[in-house]
Amino acid sequence: MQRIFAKTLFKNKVVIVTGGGTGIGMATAKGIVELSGKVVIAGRDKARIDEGVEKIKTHCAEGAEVLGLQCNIRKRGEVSNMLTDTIDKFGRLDGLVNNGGGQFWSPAENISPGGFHAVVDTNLKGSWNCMQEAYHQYMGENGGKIVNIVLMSEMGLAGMSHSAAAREAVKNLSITLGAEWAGNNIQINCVAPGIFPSETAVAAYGEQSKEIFDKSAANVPKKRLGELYEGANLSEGTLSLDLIPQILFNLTDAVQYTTGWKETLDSRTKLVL
Ligand SMILES: CCC/C=C/C(=O)SCCNC(=O)CCNC(=O)[C@H](O)C(C)(C)COP(=O)([O-])OP(=O)([O-])OC[C@H]1O[C@@H](n2cnc3c(N)ncnc32)[C@H](O)[C@@H]1OP(=O)([O-])[O-]
Ligand SMILES: NC(=O)C1=CN([C@@H]2O[C@H](COP(=O)(O)OP(=O)(O)OC[C@H]3O[C@@H](n4cnc5c(N)ncnc54)[C@H](OP(=O)(O)O)[C@@H]3O)[C@@H](O)[C@H]2O)C=CC1
Repeated sequence: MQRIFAKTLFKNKVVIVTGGGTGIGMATAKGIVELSGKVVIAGRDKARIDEGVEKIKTHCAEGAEVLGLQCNIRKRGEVSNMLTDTIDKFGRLDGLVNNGGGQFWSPAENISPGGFHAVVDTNLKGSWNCMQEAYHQYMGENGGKIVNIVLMSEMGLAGMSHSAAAREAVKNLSITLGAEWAGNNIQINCVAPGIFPSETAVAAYGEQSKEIFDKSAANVPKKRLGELYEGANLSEGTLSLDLIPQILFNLTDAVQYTTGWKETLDSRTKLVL
């Protein structure tokens, strides 16, 4: 795939991608390794993570440095271990992509108390756990870049009330932490993918995926859904997940980001698809 970035963009950089064993996280992790970075992928399912490590190593150039870690981002102890193991292995941490997450589709009135809690716990507290632990174990002293993967839910999202609430909270948290930690040279951004029917995402929704994915294309300005490995051919107006590596290392500092956040996020989300 043609890339607009220098092959060495991430040389000597270490990035954690939660949920990096599948879908968008895997595409992001591959992008980072293809640009010479070292990547840690983490998720709950060890088999998925092991398979993900193999896929990245097979896909990328020989010598790709990938570490797979089992971690449930909802559990603070496991998040703490993920950070410790990363720093033990690579000696540094330059970036964190909070991609691990998700939800189920349901009318609000049918969501059980446990279901609401599970989604908020995963997406909001999971991202918080990773960010605060990254701050304490490395970034507070050394700086770093954080990208939170969210949803296009500014206007609410019918069928995903739990997740929309959690993701909007993540966006707000990103602004606050971006401001609080700007002096520590930490930059925090959010990326809301459009609609990407990754294999695992489609599987997660089962029968409902027809409604969620197949019928959505008609409502997208370009009349199609996102493809994980699209080229980042800016001249043709197409942006891809290369956006995530780009944002990790090339964007403005946190203060500019927080003041210009709304416009920046809106223009990006519209461009993604
Ligand atoms: C525009 C769209 C584009 C967006 C696309 C994407 O994001 S694609 C990304 C797609 N990828 C993903 O989304 C992957 C990640 N997603 C997940 O792992 C799950 O959706 C999770 C976040 C709920 C965690 O699940 P878990 O099993 O680890 O959680 P747990 O065991 O701790 O608590 C379970 C509680 O949740 C309830 N419950 C669970 N499922 C359902 C359901 N289908 N129905 C109803 N309820 C459900 C269950 O009943 C229980 O509540 P109770 O009975 O105790 O009151
Ligand atoms: N696909 C789409 O259209 C869109 C996706 N998104 C978001 O992008 C992210 C990636 O989605 P996508 O790749 O499509 O779907 P996937 O289902 O492939 O990705 C979800 C990933 O998150 C991991 N994960 C889930 N819960 C946890 C947890 N508690 N701890 C650690 N890891 C966890 C999963 O691994 P494991 O199960 O092994 O833990 C999996 O690798 C998600 O946050 C999703 O909600 C946002 C907008 C649109």
